[in-house]
Amino acid sequence: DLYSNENKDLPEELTEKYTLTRVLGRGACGEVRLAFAKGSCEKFACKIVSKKKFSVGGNTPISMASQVMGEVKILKALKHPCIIKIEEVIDTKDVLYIVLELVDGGELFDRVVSVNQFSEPVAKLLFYQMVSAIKYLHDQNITHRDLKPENILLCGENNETLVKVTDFGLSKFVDGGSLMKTFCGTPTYLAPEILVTAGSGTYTKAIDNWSLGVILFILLSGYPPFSDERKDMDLPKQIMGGHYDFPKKYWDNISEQAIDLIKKLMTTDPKKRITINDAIQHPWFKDDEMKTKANKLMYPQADGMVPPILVWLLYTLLTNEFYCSEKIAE
Ligand SMILES: COc1ccc(CNC(=O)c2ccc3nccnc3c2)cc1
Repeated sequence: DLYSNENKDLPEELTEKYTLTRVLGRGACGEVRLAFAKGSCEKFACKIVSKKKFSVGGNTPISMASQVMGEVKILKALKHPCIIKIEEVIDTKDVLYIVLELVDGGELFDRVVSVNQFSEPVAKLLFYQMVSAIKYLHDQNITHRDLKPENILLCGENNETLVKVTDFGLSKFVDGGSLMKTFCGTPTYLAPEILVTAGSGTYTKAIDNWSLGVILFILLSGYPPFSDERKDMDLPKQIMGGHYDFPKKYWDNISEQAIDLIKKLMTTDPKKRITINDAIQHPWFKDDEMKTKANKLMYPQADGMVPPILVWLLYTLLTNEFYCSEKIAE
């Protein structure tokens, strides 16, 4: 078939279980292909990550592979409704194949482009799920390091849908330290401290919070806070100096609280930047209607459940009732 030749140079371990077909997305360190499980025909996404051949920072390829597998083991253990599930990982000499649950709605990046910007209630519902996912990662002492709309997936075609964060934690292990990856893309979402220290700074969780701020800015306005179109100042300088603003033309009907949260996330000094725990407590999220919707999306099985106390009460009443009627009959 069309793909058989491409499936030829894939490892037997993979092709005996999956048929890989079209490309779904391309990242800096590989591509994502649509995969069908043989037999069940269940759909998956297979991320194909090429490992750098040379060893960086003294870790020989072997140790890198074991590091990668160690990292993957941690990621496989993660369990959160807004964090993508890893089905399995097939590690070969040069390439890593990560079989992931397939997310039908595609990337947030494409959705933002198509809707231009989200209404504030929709942006809040989507962003609250992202913050919940990153809080879960940070609580496990995992830093995502590469948060951007391309790594945020949407489960449904409508905008009020479940969000899945993907592509976390791996970057620092697969391409031999994310330094190269960090400086090969446009730094749109990159925290200033990474640019200020030219990458020699310590990667802390705070870098994720900065990236979340940039994402929220884009969700609400439809355009990025920093851009290389500016003539007077180049992109790194705009980021390091925190030179962004909220022109009335785009921000006039956005709430003060949303803008306040963006400012707290996009604080250039990482020590002064809001933490994820404080972000999830921010007044902008004090919105029961949004929280109810978010919880229904994240924990659908909880919805419509009869509270256990009621089940017990019903059971007791029924068994007593039955018991009594038997006694009366006697
Ligand atoms: C034919 O079935 C399909 C249905 C929906 C889509 C849209 N999804 C995607 O394009 C997509 C992209 C990257 C991903 N990364 C990890 C997990 N899932 C992903 C899904 C792609 C294929």
